[in-house]
Amino acid sequence: MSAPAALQARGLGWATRGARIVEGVDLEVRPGEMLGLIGPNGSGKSTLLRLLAGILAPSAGEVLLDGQPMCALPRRALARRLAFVAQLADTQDAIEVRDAVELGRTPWLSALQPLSAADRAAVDAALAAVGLQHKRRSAWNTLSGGERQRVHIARALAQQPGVLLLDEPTNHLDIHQQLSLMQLVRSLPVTKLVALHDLNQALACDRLAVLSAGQIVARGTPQQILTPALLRDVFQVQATALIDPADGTPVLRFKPLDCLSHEPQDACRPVPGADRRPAGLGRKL
Ligand SMILES: Nc1ncnc2c1ncn2[C@@H]1O[C@H](COP(=O)(O)OP(=O)(O)OP(=O)(O)O)[C@@H](O)[C@H]1O
Repeated sequence: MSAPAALQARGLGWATRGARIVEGVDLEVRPGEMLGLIGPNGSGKSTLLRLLAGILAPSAGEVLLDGQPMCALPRRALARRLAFVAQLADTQDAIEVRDAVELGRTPWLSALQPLSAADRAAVDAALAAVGLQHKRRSAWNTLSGGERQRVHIARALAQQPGVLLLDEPTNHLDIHQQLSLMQLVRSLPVTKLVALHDLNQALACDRLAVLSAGQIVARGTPQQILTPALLRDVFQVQATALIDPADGTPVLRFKPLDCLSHEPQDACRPVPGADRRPAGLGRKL
């Protein structure tokens, strides 16, 4: 018999004031995989992640963690097994970076118990993983948006969870930090569910699930999912896959459909030469 999903949604739904924000979601995150959650603005990605993290109580359906109903797990037991990095999480607390990351150890400590050598090692490793050791004594309010995001991720890593949920983790990061963060997330030996807007980053996930108007409309490998038809229907773009001549990896390029339908228009007209690609390398997905 195959192992249960690390995290599973069954008929999951959430409604508020009569509006169904997430509806009938069936989703499995397999042990060790990196599942990307993609969908347009307002499709319900953050709400679904909050349901799967146990922060929001479902209006319908249930969430299972390693086959066990999440609602039966005490909060502390849940926090030892699952960590969530929210989008735009902020704090007004006067707190230093290292103290913020140490908060990740809370589920592992008993009342008034100081951090052990193992706890401190977990905090050091988490700070090193996001490249912030040199900022460990900096005050939170002196950090840039990207540095704050990395502290949140370090806090989640210090929690040493089996399942990590990340809501648009590359928000605020410069391109180098985006690439190194995604590389870091991919390399973590845990199960990952990551909401992403950048569909080129989504190409690197093991599998993708697509959310549209609160419902999962497709699941599969990036190659199965990121097709011109789906990208047109769900994201209203025309997609073309180009091949990076440096290493042969595919790269997606997009044009908005509303732009195409009104061509030619100055705003949509390509800069001369900018649209050229080496013959034979480009192909529509
Ligand atoms: N507490 C709430 N009360 C009312 N509406 C809400 C609430 N939370 C979310 N919504 C609505 O639910 C929809 C989905 O929001 P959600 O933030 O989950 O989408 P998203 O896919 O993460 O969006 P984005 O990509 O823009 O971050 C939006 O229309 C939002 O306004």
